Amino acid sequence: MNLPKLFEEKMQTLLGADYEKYIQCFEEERHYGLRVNTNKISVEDFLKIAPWHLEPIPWIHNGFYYDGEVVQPAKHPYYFAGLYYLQEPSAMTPADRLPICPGDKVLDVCAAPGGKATELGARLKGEGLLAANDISSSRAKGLLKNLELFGIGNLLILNEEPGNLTKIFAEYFDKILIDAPCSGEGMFRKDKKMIKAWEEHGPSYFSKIQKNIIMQAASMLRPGGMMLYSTCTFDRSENEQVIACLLEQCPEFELCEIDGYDGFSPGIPKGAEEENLNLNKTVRIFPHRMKGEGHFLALLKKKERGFEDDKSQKGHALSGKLPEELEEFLQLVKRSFDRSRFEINNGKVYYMPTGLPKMQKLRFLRTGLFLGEVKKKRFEPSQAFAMNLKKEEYPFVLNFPCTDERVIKYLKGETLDVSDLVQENDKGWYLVCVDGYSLGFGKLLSGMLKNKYLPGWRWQSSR
Ligand SMILES: C[S@@+](CC[C@H](N)C(=O)[O-])C[C@H]1O[C@@H](n2cnc3c(N)ncnc32)[C@H](O)[C@@H]1O
Repeated sequence: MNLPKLFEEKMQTLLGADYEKYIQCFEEERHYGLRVNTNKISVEDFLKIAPWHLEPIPWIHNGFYYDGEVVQPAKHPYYFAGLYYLQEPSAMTPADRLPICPGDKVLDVCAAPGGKATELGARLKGEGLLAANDISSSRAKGLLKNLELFGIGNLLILNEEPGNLTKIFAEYFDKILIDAPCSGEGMFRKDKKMIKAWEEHGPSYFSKIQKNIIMQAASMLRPGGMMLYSTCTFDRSENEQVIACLLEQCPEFELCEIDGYDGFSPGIPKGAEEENLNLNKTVRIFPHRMKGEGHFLALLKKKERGFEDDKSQKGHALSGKLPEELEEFLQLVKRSFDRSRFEINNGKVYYMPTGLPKMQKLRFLRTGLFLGEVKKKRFEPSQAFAMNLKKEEYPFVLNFPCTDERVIKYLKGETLDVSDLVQENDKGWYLVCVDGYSLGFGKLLSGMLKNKYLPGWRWQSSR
């Protein structure tokens, strides 16, 4: 492996006697990880149906290693059912160590493509709010897809420079994740292109951006709230020094212990000032100490300010009657909907999270769960709604075993002959499932299922 000279010298200083072990890692295979979506399936149940050999990732309760040289979990119907996310093992750590409770208002500031946001959303269990932001509009589209695939409905997907969020969301969130853009030194083994990118934009370029983002995020955290900062790089200027900068400018923040694991290394403070900031509570993941590529994590708490009024603006109640065709569909669904949370724009129906402030002038891709569209006297349920529904919540289900060839045909967008599974006169919207987990909708007539799987999500033969 040809590493930049400057990088090698820096790592020698940082790691001292461990440097040789670190360099040897480049001769070893990378590690592939899969994280179970516990919002859809328990780890125990997933292990009963998983068709590949999986090894537990010891510090992540729902994370597993798989042999990426032999199997392709992205090419399996369970992937399309949103049962898991494929993620480098050390990258699973930040969302895992930010303590999320159902009902929290959570912000992921740099969220695309959603590796961490999908876990944060799963932990909310459908309660509270996940606001997932990314500055890049193309990457934010991928983020939307991944969150909808995971079945997460209590959503706000933003595409903003974080500075534009600070006024609207001042001290609004209970938990914030900043998985900052960085020079990516921890990705060199996994992706050689990162070395070239590092030569163009190195640590000093990113350090300024990171200091800005962390200060902006800090202002959106409520007193008593918690914030986790992470990068996938090793340079101190993007890690400990960013945290030192926050602690110096915002004394209301303090570092917290992160749930430990043998392979974790403590942060690396330099000099008396940094020593005094408890930076050894931050965590470093090095590839020569555990089976993960490399990360930095700092968990922070904003101190309480004593008694506080709840300043979050309550959402404005959206009253009024719902269109009949929507009402008819919702009556089939075994779930209690809060009438005040529906919003309809140009026929598109959304089920909104509660307690959102007014968000004029912000660029966003999605607020709430997109339920579907009211079109000329009919309601068409959406792909996102299908992914959010559990099989037990809808009465008309076509549940195929994974081995039925119609599963792949459905994912490819083909019409299905299901006359063996239904009565001749059965008709209407059916939820298509694989082994009990929803994939999408189809419309039944005379034993044939018209395919309503979202065209942009279809199974590509070349995948
Ligand atoms: C490390 S990646 C995030 C990965 C993501 N958290 C995940 O787990 O899938 C950093 C992201 O920050 C975004 N970004 C870059 N500059 C930004 C900024 N100033 N504000 C917000 N996001 C930014 C990039 O578009 C990129 O998607």
